[in-house]
Amino acid sequence: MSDVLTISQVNELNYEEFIDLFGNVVEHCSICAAAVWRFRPFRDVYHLHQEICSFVDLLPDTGKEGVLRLHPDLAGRLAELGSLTQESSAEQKAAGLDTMTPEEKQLLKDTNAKYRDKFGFPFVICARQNKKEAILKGIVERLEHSAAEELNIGIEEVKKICMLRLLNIVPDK
Ligand SMILES: NC(=O)N[C@H]1NC(=O)NC1=O
Repeated sequence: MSDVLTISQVNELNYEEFIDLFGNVVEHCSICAAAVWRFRPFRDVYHLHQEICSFVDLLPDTGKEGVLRLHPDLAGRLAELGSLTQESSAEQKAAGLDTMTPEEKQLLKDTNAKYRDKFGFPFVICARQNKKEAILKGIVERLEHSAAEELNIGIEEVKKICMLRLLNIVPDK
């Protein structure tokens, strides 16, 4: 089977195939794909996205924090070790995070650590919609927010990341 599917092909997948394909549209949260399986047939890729978003929105705050915690730091330890998921690695490259100067890298590392200390979960942003400059500016600004605001913003970013990952698998022709 090709990596790119139509929504009709998606609707014909069995559960295992569905999880294989969509298990990481929310980073390390295959429960999101497992949860929306019951809503087939999907009208289109946006319907599939909407069901995933509704599932995430219904999670208690502890669950939402968990979703954020399963995301790797941008340009963090996992990136240095080459241990990112394929999706995350491509997204971080798209933002130019693999071409940061040593100073930019250190700034992002320090700010990521401050962010995690303050909120108890990592800074999450849709890297494909932001270049490294916007990410560095964004994290400094978002450090000023409350934990409740950051939980909401982080989850909205997870939904954007999810939409782009879904469109990679089911392009909107
Ligand atoms: N921390 C963080 O934002 N990570 C993510 N962002 C993104 O676009 N892909 C990720 O893995």
